[in-house]
Amino acid sequence: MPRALDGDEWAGVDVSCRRGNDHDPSWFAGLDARCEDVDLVIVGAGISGCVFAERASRELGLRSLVVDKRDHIGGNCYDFINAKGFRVSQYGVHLFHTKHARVWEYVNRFSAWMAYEHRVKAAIEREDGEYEHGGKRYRVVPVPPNRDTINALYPEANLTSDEDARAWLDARRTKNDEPKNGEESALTRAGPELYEAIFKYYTKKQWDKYPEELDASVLARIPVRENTDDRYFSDEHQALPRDGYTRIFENMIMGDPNILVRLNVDFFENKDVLQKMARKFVVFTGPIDAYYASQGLPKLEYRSLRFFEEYHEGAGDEDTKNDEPFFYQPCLQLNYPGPEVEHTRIVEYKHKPNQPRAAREHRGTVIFREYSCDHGEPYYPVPNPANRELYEKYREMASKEPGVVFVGRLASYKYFNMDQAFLNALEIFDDVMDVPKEGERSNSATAPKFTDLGEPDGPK
Ligand SMILES: O=c1ccn([C@@H]2O[C@H](COP(=O)(O)OP(=O)(O)O[C@H]3O[C@@H]([C@H](O)CO)[C@H](O)[C@H]3O)[C@@H](O)[C@H]2O)c(=O)[nH]1
Repeated sequence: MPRALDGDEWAGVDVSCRRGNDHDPSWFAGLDARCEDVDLVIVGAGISGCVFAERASRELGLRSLVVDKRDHIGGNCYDFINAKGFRVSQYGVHLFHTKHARVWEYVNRFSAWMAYEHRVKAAIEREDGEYEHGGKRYRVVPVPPNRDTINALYPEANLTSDEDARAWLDARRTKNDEPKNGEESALTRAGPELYEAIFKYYTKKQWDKYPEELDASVLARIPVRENTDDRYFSDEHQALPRDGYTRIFENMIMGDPNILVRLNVDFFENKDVLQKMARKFVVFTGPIDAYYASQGLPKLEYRSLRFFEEYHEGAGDEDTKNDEPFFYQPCLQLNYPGPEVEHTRIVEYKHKPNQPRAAREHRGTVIFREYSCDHGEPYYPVPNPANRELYEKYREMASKEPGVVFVGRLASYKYFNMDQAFLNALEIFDDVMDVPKEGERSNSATAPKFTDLGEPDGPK
């Protein structure tokens, strides 16, 4: 079975030098006297922290101090233009999608957006596969699995209609109205062949757990389709921010006299002073178990990610037929669900249309192999009964914590997508600040159309 890389195997991989943004110099000034006159102290400059700061200022005229231990804003959505001119994400690929009109309207205040539907493929090892990678041959198929996936992997199925696909799947699916775990969730929708080919080992690589050790909701993120829809998401709004994700956060909190930002500030090293600075309360968006580290409870489980970056250039005319730009792989995100390699996926950002023109026309390309591990920055809560039970103990303490509001993926220990993180922060803000609820607001009918776009550029 593949194992997560650790220790010296990561030596030489330096992601810290891959920064590209020039932030306001005052953001690095430390906790000076200007930080004392604030209503909210917000810990974390990601989605939840920036929503709170932005709303507190523009809705209520309140002053916030936003601190982050990292040297940039945007949390795990942070992206930047790298030394070769490609817009890349420091913490892995992010794709915005939402069915929530409120979220769509909100994010459109801070960015122009380009319509973009994410299409993921999976490389499944097959001796007669058409795609060669790392000395192995693969068949490249759509994920989520659909009718085309079944036909490509099992040509004898020869499915020509949605009804054919339904019959093929029905003959294999386990009947189960209430799947109790990820394995049951996948088997009841996909049957054993697709489960083995697409879900079982990818899940083991990503979580270091087999699907049966995870909540059904984890595998239920990926639908199984009888038609040939090959979009990863089916939400109404699917788009890329024209100038990258970091620009959204800059537009939310930069240049607002009510919002002070201080980077390279560790909350826990300055906890007493920061808690005293907040006239109203602290908004904590970090891991909830880190906040209560001294309480003697076991730590919650998280998964982190590691990225191996490679730059590739085409060999010449053979690889760049008709002057077409050179790509390493056929799509932005190519999953490797099998046990034959340790990485879960390879991401090639050049496929994203919000690349600056020079990147789109570049003769080279940059790819990131993604590996999951249990140490490093926490990215994913691990949804299963044991962690849920432990989280409840933390939540109980948090509900009684005076002067602190816990918000976001890590503080709520929830596997939120980006839009869910926005919505959750907006709703908690309304709740704690007693702002009128959605429905009493006037914005839900005004979801904007895509903006008329110029050329994408890099973060300011
Ligand atoms: O080929 C696959 C794919 C997935 N699984 C299993 O499903 C779990 C959830 O997958 P996914 O939702 O793709 O996981 P993740 O959150 O890492 O990535 C998605 O989110 C976007 C983006 O980050 C959102 O903004 C990204 O592009 C998406 O891929 C997975 O953990 C597996 O257990 C599988 O088995 N096989």
